[in-house]
Amino acid sequence: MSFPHIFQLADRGGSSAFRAFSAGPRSSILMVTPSLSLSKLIAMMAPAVRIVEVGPRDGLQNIRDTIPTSTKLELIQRLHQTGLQTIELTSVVSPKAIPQLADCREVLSNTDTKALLDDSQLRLPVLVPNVKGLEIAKQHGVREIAVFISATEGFSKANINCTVAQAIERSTQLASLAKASHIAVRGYVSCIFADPFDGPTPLPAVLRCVRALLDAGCYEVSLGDTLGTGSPANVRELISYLISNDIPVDKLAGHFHDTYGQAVANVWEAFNNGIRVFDSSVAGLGGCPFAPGAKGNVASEDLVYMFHNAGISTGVDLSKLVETGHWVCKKLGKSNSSRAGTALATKSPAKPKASQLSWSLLNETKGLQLFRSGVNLKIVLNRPKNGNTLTTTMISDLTTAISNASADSLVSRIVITAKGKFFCTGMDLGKGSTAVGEDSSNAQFTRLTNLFEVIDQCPKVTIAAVNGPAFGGGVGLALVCDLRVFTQAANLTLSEVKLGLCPATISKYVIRELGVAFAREVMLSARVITPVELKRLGIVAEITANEELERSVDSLLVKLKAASSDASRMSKELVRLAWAHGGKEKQASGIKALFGEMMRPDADGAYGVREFQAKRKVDWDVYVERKVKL
Ligand SMILES: CC(C)(COP(=O)([O-])OP(=O)([O-])OC[C@H]1O[C@@H](n2cnc3c(N)ncnc32)[C@H](O)[C@@H]1OP(=O)([O-])[O-])[C@@H](O)C(=O)NCCC(=O)NCCSC(=O)C[C@@](C)(O)CC(=O)[O-]
Repeated sequence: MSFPHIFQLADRGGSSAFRAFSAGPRSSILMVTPSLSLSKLIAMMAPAVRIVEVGPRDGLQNIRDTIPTSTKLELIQRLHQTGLQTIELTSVVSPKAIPQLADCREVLSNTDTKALLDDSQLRLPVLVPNVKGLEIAKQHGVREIAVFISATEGFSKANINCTVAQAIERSTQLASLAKASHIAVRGYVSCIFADPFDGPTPLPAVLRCVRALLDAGCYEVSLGDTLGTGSPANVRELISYLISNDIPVDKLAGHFHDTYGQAVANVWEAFNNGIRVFDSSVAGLGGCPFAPGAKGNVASEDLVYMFHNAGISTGVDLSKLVETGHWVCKKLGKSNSSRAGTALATKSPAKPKASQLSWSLLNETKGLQLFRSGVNLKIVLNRPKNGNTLTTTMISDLTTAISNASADSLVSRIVITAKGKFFCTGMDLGKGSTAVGEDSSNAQFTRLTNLFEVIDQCPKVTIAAVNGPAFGGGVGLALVCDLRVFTQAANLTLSEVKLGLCPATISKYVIRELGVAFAREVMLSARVITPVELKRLGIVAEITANEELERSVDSLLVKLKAASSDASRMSKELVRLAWAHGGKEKQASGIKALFGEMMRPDADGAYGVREFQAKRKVDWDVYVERKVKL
């Protein structure tokens, strides 16, 4: 293991200092400046502990009620959004053996799952029991599989109907086939402390399995206390035994169940004995069919809470994880087995929190509402019954609102959002609309071109807060803005070709934002582009829960107070110059002019640099309001 990962408060000559030492067995001690707060330090560090989230597989496989595939897919996405980098997606097993995971192919072929599978930063193992499972995993682009054996004969027979020796042989064959296809292999050894049929597990039985899996090419072996009978003394004894028998501790992971309430203590003990990878499941989902009443896996929330409190980073956002645990329990109709999750959810309920900004209604027209909060303007498309389609009146009102705001020195940012199920379903195609037909073609072209141009040329920061699906011109509206926040329900469809039309006026912005090849693909296929895809491409700044959009946009607006409105305008201009005149004289002269502008003694830069030197933070919203009033 590398480099300083763990921080402890140490008393040094009466003052508090942070002691940092390596996560690995070869500990080294570093002193870290006491002026940094512990939480800042943790946030800055690469995770010291890797959490392998097994909820979507181990957690769900023992639940009797049918779980809709959509719930599993959303669970995976939510877990990913917490920052978890390793998530066991599913298991490619016989539907007869594990009916709950019979939809594994659907899970793996889903577009959003595929987007995750394509991300080389993530580890997304899929459990496979045999060659057929491996083939299916391969067909779906899986880059990592997990193989499993039991340390004990009784459980091996009952679980996979073979002896331990046969299971080792099977796993070795699977690992060799997987590695030949450049697929990574993780190993599980179950029943490390006890077997429901055979009783306590002898230490050499575990050693035999761990060694066999490592010899087979597993990059890591997870030690599974399947029944949850072990306690810290057993953990210490087993790890010491394995290490003394030449098993490298950095090849081991811990997988503890909570039947006897020992799981968190076991993880801590394993950590103190050198293990840095732990399997867990959100809300403590899971169980063991051979241990009636057995609790599930140790809850991910409990681990993250424990590690973060000890100053050990996991890379996971605890509050998002707690929300996910709360959400999945509600979906499954189960109580939450995470103690930290339950406590934290009670402290800050998952219900939408109040917006941080207070907005007052400025104006209302037939299809638009205008709100204001300080230097922020919010434009709400308000024809939800018609999918917020762009009628002639709406286009005209929207163009006017943006033009006015562009000229208003008291406006720094403009949010465009909508009411109802859809963000905007594009050009008005309704009966009696003037959209299609030769006579109106020129007028409609001019209207649409003006609208998008006015937004694109707007000197203020524009933010699309996309509340739901957008089609055609609605996609243009989202993509012409500077920044985008999407709900999980939002998506984009360039549906024009289905109607015999093409995304003409919006193409300028669609292609600029999406890139040529991707834009072509989505224009020609008219398929739904999911928020996860857009986030991965850097097109969406944030994806929020559906009910959290307003709050997230408010938070973003508050964060943007740290950016000068004038400097933002100049930055937008730099991007525009690069896009329109990259490498040409116009770009070079534009950059020169902007440089001169930012260095003027009356420019925001002069004030910002002075405040920086005085070690004061600037609230640029206050600055704008003060400057305009002067
Ligand atoms: C959105 C779904 C999937 C909802 O499908 P749904 O959930 O089944 O609901 P719905 O179809 O009942 O829609 C709800 C209401 O919204 C209306 N509606 C919805 N969209 C429009 C529209 N564009 N124009 C006029 N009305 C629209 C729709 O007619 C209906 O009104 P109701 O019948 O209840 O009175 C479906 O209605 C649909 O497929 N709509 C068409 C979406 C579309 O393809 N938009 C692209 C328009 S072309 C365009 O924008 C061209 C442009 C601007 O890109 C050209 C350029 O760039 O230059």
